[in-house]
Amino acid sequence: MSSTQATPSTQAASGAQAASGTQQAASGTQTARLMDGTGPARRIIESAAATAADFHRRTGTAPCLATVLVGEDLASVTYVRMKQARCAKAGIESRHVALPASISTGGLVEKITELSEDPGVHGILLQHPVGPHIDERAAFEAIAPDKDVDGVTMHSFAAMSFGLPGFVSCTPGGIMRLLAEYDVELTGKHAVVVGRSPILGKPAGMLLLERNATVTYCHSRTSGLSAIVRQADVLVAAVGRPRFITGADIKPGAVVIDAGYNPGNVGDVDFASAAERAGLITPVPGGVGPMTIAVLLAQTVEAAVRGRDTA
Ligand SMILES: Nc1nc(=O)c2c([nH]1)NC[C@@H]1CN(c3ccc(C(=O)N[C@@H](CCC(=O)O)C(=O)O)cc3)C=[N+]21
Repeated sequence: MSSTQATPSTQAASGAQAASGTQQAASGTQTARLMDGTGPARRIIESAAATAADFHRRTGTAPCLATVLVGEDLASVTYVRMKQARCAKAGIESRHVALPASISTGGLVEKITELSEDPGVHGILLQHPVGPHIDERAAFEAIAPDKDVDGVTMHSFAAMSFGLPGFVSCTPGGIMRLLAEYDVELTGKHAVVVGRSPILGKPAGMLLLERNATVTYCHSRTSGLSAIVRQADVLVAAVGRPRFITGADIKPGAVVIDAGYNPGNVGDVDFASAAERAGLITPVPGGVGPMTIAVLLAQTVEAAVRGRDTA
């Protein structure tokens, strides 16, 4: 997709840029520059692959990610397969654990605890969601912090929130790397996060706060949502509702991050209308998604290296 205007990303989130965005929006053209995630993701994965190869040479084994899937939800099966395929290409071994949808919380915790104690496993990913009868938090907490390459444990969340070293949630981590890639200034900016899920919206807001953004969380029960979204210099859409946010609610020149993954590769942002007002916008597919997987792979390799070096 081509953009009609090459807005320097450093200016995209500034108020000074807003006026020209408004004018071009009126003509019905896309003014936003595209924030491509595929190129940066490829570079992150190449770097992880080089480190994985080095690890393999030194230790005789590849970094290993255990993927845990409960049930056979088609979308989840597809995502997990995609992650495994990327791992294979990067020289990361994956060990798949498929569990029946009927498994109990206790059974799942037991399985994850085994993986946490298995020295051959460096990272663990429990695919979300796990089904309503399972206590997902309890299952996540069975992941050893040093194997939490998906950044889903309380330990990781706290480290993330305090700006301490540790593993970040993959999608929020991918968003931050994408913002850095496009030189988006965050200090003093109003970042609005729509969505507050434990591994997406909530940690995304904490990471933005760490970078000195002024963060507002919105969610399904927020009243006057549009008025708040319209104030966003940086908008992170993570509600899981297809095309929930439209151009009418985008502040001209804003940086729009679509972290939605709805069936059919549809994001939470109505791309066509939002791109008429945004300064920078992520596409779906090809934006946040590839960055999520890249961060997962990079953190898996990091876990392997760290485990080895501290053994
Ligand atoms: N514990 C856990 N961690 C997760 O990180 C996690 C999860 N559970 N559950 C499901 C969501 C979803 N998710 C995506 C990752 C990559 C793409 C992605 O790469 N999408 C491609 C398109 C996909 C395609 O080509 O079919 C893209 O946006 O370009 C999408 C969605 C991770 N999730």
